[in-house]
Amino acid sequence: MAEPIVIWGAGAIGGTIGAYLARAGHDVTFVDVVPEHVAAIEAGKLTIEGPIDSFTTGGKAATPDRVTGKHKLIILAVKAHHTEAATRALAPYLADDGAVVSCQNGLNELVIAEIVGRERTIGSFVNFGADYQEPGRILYGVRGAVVVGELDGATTPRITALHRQLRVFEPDAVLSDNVFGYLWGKAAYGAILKTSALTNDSIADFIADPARKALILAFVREILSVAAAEKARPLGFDGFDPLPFLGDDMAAIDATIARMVTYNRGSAKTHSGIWRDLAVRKRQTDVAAQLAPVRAAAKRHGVQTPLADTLVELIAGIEQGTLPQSGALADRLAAVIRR
Ligand SMILES: NC(=O)C1=CN([C@@H]2O[C@H](COP(=O)(O)OP(=O)(O)OC[C@H]3O[C@@H](n4cnc5c(N)ncnc54)[C@H](OP(=O)(O)O)[C@@H]3O)[C@@H](O)[C@H]2O)C=CC1
Ligand SMILES: CC(C)(CO)C(=O)C(=O)O
Repeated sequence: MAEPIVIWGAGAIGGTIGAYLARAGHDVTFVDVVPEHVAAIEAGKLTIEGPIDSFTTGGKAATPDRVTGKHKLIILAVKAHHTEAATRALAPYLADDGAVVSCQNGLNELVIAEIVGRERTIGSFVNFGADYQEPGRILYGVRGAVVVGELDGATTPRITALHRQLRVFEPDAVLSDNVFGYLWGKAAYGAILKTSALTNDSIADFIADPARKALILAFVREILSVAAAEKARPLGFDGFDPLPFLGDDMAAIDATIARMVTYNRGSAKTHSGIWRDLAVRKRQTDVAAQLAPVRAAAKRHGVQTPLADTLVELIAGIEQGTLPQSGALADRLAAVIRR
């Protein structure tokens, strides 16, 4: 019998994974701070829509103040700037032999492990695309990589069981002994996604624009230089391959760029979650929080991150309403390369 699962943060990512598990009859409890969304799930009105699937399900759901009991498996799917608060809130409900699984962007596992302990933290990497539309409605825009792994790469009974369970959602889910490799890979690819959010271009259009190539190259390389200093082994997924960016083979770089464009053109989620927070939801993004552990690692190793540093400033300007999202902001970021 599969382990009961708590989904903490039941938006685009948590809501989609949880909906598949609930539909398959797994014991799922959805926890979210949005009361209307929680009410919709409890009422059996959680709808997944879009090109991949279309169904409505529901299940047990609660706001964090209504959670009870001790739980062995909690999937955390909040944005990175909410990781610390959410982990502190869930900690009293995590069983002594339980674990938190971070289905997030960023190196959130490091923050979670600080709070609940490394042995109660499981690594995960997700790259499928989804958008929370309104309470009870989630767009599942594109299938993408789903990976789980113990932080030390071990093959344990709990990770094998979790992998089996996640394949209910994504049949191609991977069990990896290098989950941090995927997370560093996503940090490098994520630099492109974050930069695209300075503009109003779709992800695919941004990556395909020859005028953006130098910036993409420099930013991916900047993140990979921090990964190298950390002795991480970044991995690729969904068209993105970090390896060519480490060399000068332009044909190989162009080939991975072309594959990224093709992958993103096939997505009904045309823009990044960060773009959506800025342009649609008009709220703070998790750009600074996602880049915080990367910049901290860089500092420890004496590696310069001028692009990450400037990107954080530019995104803060958009958040505060002092800078408009525009191609000119990406040009401003690119000017850093020439300094
Ligand atoms: N969406 C996507 O396609 C992808 C997202 N990711 C990553 O997945 C993670 C989740 O993103 P996503 O699902 O898009 O985000 P969403 O905003 O759609 O969902 C997160 C949900 O968690 C809620 N929440 C915030 N704080 C808490 C808390 N303390 N306790 C419980 N719930 C809380 C949010 O409420 P509120 O909105 O009020 O803050 C929201 O409903 C992020 O790290 C993101 O970068 C990774 C790959 C793809
Ligand atoms: C674009 C996507 C879905 C990755 O493909 C993403 O990670 C995001 O929106 O933050």
